[in-house]
Parts: sequence; structure tokens; C-alpha cells
Amino acid sequence: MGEIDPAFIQAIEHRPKQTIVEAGGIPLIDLSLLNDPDTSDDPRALAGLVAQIGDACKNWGFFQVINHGVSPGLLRGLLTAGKNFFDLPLEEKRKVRRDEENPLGYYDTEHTKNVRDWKEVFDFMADNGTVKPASYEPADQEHQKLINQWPEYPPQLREACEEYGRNVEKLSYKLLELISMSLGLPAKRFNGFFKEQISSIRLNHYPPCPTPELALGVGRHKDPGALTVLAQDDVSGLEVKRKADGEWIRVKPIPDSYIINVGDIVQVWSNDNYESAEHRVVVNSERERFSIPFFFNPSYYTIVKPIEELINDENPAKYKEYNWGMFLSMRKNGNFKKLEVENLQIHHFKITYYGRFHLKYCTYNMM
Ligand SMILES: O=C(O)CCC(=O)C(=O)O
Ligand SMILES: [Fe+2]
Repeated sequence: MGEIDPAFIQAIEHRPKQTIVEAGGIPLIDLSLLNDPDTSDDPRALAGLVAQIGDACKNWGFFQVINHGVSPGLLRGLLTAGKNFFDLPLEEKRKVRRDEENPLGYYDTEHTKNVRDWKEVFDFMADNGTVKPASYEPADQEHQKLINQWPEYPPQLREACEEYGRNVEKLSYKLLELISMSLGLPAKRFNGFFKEQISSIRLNHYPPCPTPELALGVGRHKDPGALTVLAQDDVSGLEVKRKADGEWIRVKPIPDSYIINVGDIVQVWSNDNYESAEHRVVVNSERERFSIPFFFNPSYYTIVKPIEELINDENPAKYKEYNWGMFLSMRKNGNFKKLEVENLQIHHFKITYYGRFHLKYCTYNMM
């Protein structure tokens, strides 16, 4: 393959730069405190950790964690099983292809902002059998059960996925609690929103690309959920847009670490105290890359709005409330096919205040 399908080609302003900026990257946070019985109930040590998390969420929206308590063997096992799956012939992988009926399974033609991504993926739900709205039409009240589909080969994939999901979910709750505390809220302030969570896990495979200067593994985007807990192999590619100057910064792979980013929902809950940062994935012509994001998502019926304790007359709500399940269905629709319009974003719910009489303005009406 010398030339690539024009569907993959990014507009000039979105193509990756050939110089990599890695220095002064995203904060690195050691979570060993949480797993050490001697220090886990030391309030001063915990306050220090909470402050680090708060600073990282405010200044970057991204951070890396080490000593997080998830056994490295689980990730290695899943990376191997995932590689064995992606190595199968396309006809075999397509036996578990995602389609209009089932949004889970294998997929190789995803688009981000209308440009095709240089990748193939395998998606599954952390909790099998949860429900979500059947369509993105607000008037449609039908629901759909989300059922994982598993390939016959490799036979280890299912168990590796399920075991990994259970463990990363525990880490996600710990991070959510630290984030809640960092906003001055009780640790479990957000937990109730996750009773019937629709968290999903994705195995990403980015094959080598003959023209990495023209395409992206994943185009620039913000994650729509609450938190993303991402594992990557030793091939770099993830780039985060630095808030301070808009520069794209490459995230250096650190063995056995996770990369955490706050998603749009935490941005809204925090009333813009924290920001969901834009990121993208750059590919290369030599080495394939694997990554595994865990998208920690609340129950589909969650009404997302700034948390009451964080708003007051001086600092009023910056977002109009929206229905999370509907938001996600509408967003996913834009990933399936090339649409002419921008897909749904939280800025469509942003309230702009004019003058001291607080006249409100919001561009989108969902409910
Ligand atoms: O592969 C990566 O490093 C990140 C992938 C990503 O941002 C996503 O799937 O939302
Ligand atoms: Fe992402």
C-alpha cells in the first residue's frame, strides 16, 4: 500500500507535525498510598495526593498513574490475546462485526470528525447486558440491551477482557473518588451516577501506516464520558493538546502505568473547574501500536449538569443539563458515517451570560 484512501487524509491544519514534543509532559502521580495499609488512612498523605490530582485535572485534564494496584499480568495477557485476535484474517474478525443492531465487537471504519481513523477496534461493555436508548431520536423511548459478542478465536480473549474490566473498574472508582475530593466534595459524591454504568472497553490496534504524515490513528477529539483509564504498549502515539499554549504533546509510554483523562462529564459536573482535553493518536510507518481505553461512563439515564454544591450566584451553572444516554447515541451516530455537520459536543449546552442581568443563551435544545 503506497497510497492511502482519501477518506483517511486529514485537512492540512490537522496533520501531525514531524517534530515530537515530549518534554514537560503530563503529570505523573504515584498511587501507592492507596494500596498500602500503613498510609492509606493517613489524612495528610491523602490530602497531598488529592491536591496533586486536582492540579493535574485543572492544568492538563490528563495525568499518568503508577503503583495503581492493577496487576501488570492482566494487561499483558489482554494485549497478547488482543494481538492474536487482530492477527486473524479479516473474514474471521468480521464474524463479530459491530453493525446497526449491535454497537459492540469488531470495527475497522470508524470516523472522528468525518475523517477515517487509521485503526481497527474491538469493543465490549464492562457490565454485560446494560441498556441504553435504542436510537438518537429524543422522542424514541425504546431501549436496547447491550450484549457483548465474543470471537471463537482466540479462546482466551473473553476471560482476559472480563478479568481486566473488573480490575480497571475498581481503579476507576478510586480515581473518581479522588477527583470528587479534589473538588471539595465527599469522596462518593459521584458514585450514585454509576449504578447501571455503561462503561465500555476498547482494544485499539493501529497498524503501520505508509503515509503517517497525512493520517491519524484517532483524529482530535475529547472523550464524552466521565473518565478514561488508558493502557498503551511501548510504542508512543498519543498526543495531548496542552492547555497552556495549544501545543500537541506526545505522552511517553511508561511501563505498567495508566493514562487518565477527565472526560466531558467531569468538565460539566465541575462547572469548568476541570477541562476535558483534546487528544489524538499519531501513527508511524514501522511499528503497529496497541492501546486499551476503559471509558468510565455513568448510567445512560443520568442527567448531566454542574454539581449544586459548586454553583452559586457569583458562579452560576455554565451548562444547561443534558441526558447522557441521548448525548452518547447522537455522538456515536457521527462516528458511524460521514456527516456534514459537527457531531454533538458539550459546548452546545454551554450557557453564556450577558451583563449583570444574567441573560442566558444556549445553542442546543435536547430535552
Ligand atoms: O490510543 C490511544 O492512545 C488513545 C485512544 C483514544 O483517545 C480513544 O480511543 O478515545
Ligand atoms: Fe480518546
